Amino acid sequence: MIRTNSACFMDLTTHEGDECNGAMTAVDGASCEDAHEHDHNQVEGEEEDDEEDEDDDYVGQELPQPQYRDSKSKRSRTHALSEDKCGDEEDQTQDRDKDNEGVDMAKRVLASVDFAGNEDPKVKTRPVNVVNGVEVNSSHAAYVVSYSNGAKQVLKESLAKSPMMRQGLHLSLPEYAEHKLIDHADGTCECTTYDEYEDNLFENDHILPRDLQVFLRKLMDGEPYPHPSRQNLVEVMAIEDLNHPVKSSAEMKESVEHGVFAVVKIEPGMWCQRYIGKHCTSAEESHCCEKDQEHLLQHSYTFDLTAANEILGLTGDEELVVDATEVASRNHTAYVNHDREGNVQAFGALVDGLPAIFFYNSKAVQPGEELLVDYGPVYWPYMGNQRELQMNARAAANANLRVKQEAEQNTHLETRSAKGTRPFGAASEEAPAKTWPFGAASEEAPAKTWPFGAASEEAPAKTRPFGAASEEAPAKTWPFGAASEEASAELEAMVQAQAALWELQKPKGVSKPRRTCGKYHSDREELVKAGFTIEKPGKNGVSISLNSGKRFRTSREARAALLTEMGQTSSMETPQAKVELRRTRKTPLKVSAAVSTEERRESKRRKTDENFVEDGTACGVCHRTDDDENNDMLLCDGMGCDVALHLRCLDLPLSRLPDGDWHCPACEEEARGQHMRSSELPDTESARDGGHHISDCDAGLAGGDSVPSRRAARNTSAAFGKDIKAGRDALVKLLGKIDVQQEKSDRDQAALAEEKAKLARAQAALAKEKEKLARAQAALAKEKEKLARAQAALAKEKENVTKEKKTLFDDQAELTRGQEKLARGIF
Ligand SMILES: C[S@@+](CC[C@H](N)C(=O)[O-])C[C@H]1O[C@@H](n2cnc3c(N)ncnc32)[C@H](O)[C@@H]1O
Repeated sequence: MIRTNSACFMDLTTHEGDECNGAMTAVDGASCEDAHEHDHNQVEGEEEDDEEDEDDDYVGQELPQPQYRDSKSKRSRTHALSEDKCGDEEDQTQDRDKDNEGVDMAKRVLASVDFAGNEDPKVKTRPVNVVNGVEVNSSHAAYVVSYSNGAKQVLKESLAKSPMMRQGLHLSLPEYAEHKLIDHADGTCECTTYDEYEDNLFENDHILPRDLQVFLRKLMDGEPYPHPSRQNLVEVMAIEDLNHPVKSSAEMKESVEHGVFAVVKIEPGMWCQRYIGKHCTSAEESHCCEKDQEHLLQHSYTFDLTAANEILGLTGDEELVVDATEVASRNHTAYVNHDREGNVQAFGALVDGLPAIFFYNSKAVQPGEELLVDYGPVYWPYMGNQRELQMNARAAANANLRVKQEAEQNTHLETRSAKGTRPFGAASEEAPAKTWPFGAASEEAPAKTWPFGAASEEAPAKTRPFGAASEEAPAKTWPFGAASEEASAELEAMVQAQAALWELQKPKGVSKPRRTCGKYHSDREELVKAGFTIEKPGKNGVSISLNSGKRFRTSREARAALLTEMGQTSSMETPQAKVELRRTRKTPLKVSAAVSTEERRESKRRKTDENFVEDGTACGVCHRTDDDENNDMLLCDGMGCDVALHLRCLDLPLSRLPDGDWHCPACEEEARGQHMRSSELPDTESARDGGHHISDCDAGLAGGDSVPSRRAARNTSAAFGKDIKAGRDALVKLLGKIDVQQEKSDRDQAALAEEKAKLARAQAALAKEKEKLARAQAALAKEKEKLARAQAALAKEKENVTKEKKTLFDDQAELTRGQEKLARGIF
């Protein structure tokens, strides 16, 4: 059996007796950087003891290395330790009688290991990947290290009686103190090893890259191994190249051979995997190999736990091996082929006090390059017919890579011609996950990679806190989920309403010449469209009002609104449509202070006496003739005008007679018109035609014929009052319409506000989610910190216990030596 060039054995024990505070302890000189100082100090402190312990069983002994085991061999090596071990066994028996500490510790260690995994039927049926026709455990992290019953028994017994066990399984033996770590500037550290066999084959220095140290440190800090990020650095592939050493024999050309190849560039120490298989004894090993005898004549997947066996004092059939013959019990490491100058090394380690083998890449490996390990000196001789094949596997592997690349190129070309080109280089269809360097999501459970739960297919919207985008993707413009169709319509309506409101509020009709204000059309359709109600066709046109019931404070307001409304509706004007609105125009009451009240009363009496003796003057609004102190009849002072109105029937009612002249609204209007005309017409014209009303009045007075008779006055007054009422109604309606518009606008504003509120709520929810996430992260960090503290405390505790035990052990040894001396003295 050839030894591998793996040179270190490490204690990864996280249980009782872990001397270096949970850190890796160098046995064969290898240690992690962090542990180095500690170990170093400790070692220095122990130097005195070392000298005294020169007769220790293990001092100066070569540390056995892990190695592949020949399936057909039945080794019966006699270890250098065997003689000393006998003496030890006597001591152990005595110790056991006196102190069951070692047994207890062994029990504790064993209890902490899940041996049940061995019997678990799930272990056998756990899912495996078929990679190029070979089954490989789907997840390295999910493997179960199993132990045969024989292995369990052997371990129990040996751990209980082992002096190492009583020392707490710590393996930082003083005899290895000379193998110290040397830190290099390039981040590697170096330690001396015991590669004394195969002089020319191995270096004396063993490089442990810092990455590997970190990995081991993590391992000991309780992280699951292998480190998840290392899982997809390699893949198992079938060997195609017939020149590859594994294909060199006639039998093997026929067989399906595999190797492990790098997927990406792997820096030294980046890839580290435990060699997985069933832990069994050499005696049991033979049973493991009965299945495919043909194949197993050429192959052995059994790894010898040489170092652990020696430490545990196991020999012959009791020797422990890791048997990966069962396909389902393997991981990738079982497919690593052999090369003397391999880029992979193996090291033995104690994990939780139990032996294990790890592979790691000691050299950089390029993508596509094969990972190769030296199987050790014993393996090939026992494989007999394959002796000559062990050389140059790596060169052949590269040839294999070329073949594979060519094959891939061809496939790619075929695919391209079949499917058309993929412009940016598609992931290979066969193994797209392999290009993903951080571990491919399993097909069964891709959601597991999403830390917050996968969106269920039935309810994808649930993953979008603010509503899913519609298929058409309107959401693209709306960052918080697409507006529903109704919402869009609402929004649209809102925009339109807003526009309408602006339109409505825009001053209108101002551009119309003022002189057209009193003339309106009677185009029924236009009017109705504009919201007018045509109340009654009149002699001079029609009376119109607006549909809303809005009231106006003054007739001026009403008129203004009406005019505006009419102006908005149409500019059509026809003589027939002219409404006698002249009288509806309310002119402000003009009160002249020039005439006293007394004179006014006198004038009134005179007029009454002269013109209205018979049946009194009727009010133009209420048509009543009676008046009293509180509701005097007001007579127009306009020339020839007989309009009378009660003080309270005025648009703006008065409580007393105004001072000075009072003109009825018609005279006021007439006077204004007169004024307008006189300013527009030439002086002569103005003088001749100016103010028909005035002329009429004058004529009436001059002719002695009372033209503005009481009837005329009554009619005029009635028309005046009626028109005002109609105007009022119309304007009330107009304002109602405006109110409706205003309400709509209000509604739209409210909808807008609601949308804004929704947005704000969504933002708040988002902020809340973020806060929650931050809290969760903080809690996680806290937990981790707590865990780290607990681990540190535990490690310290262990260290203390270990020290105490060591002291005890030293004391006992001292005592024993004393007793021996005493005995020697006695005898
Ligand atoms: C641990 S297995 C390696 C994986 C193996 N190629 C397979 O496909 O299962 C070890 C066996 O692989 C073959 N092998 C590995 N390296 C070899 C080499 N350099 N020369 C010839 N055979 C080799 C031998 O048959 C050996 O017993």
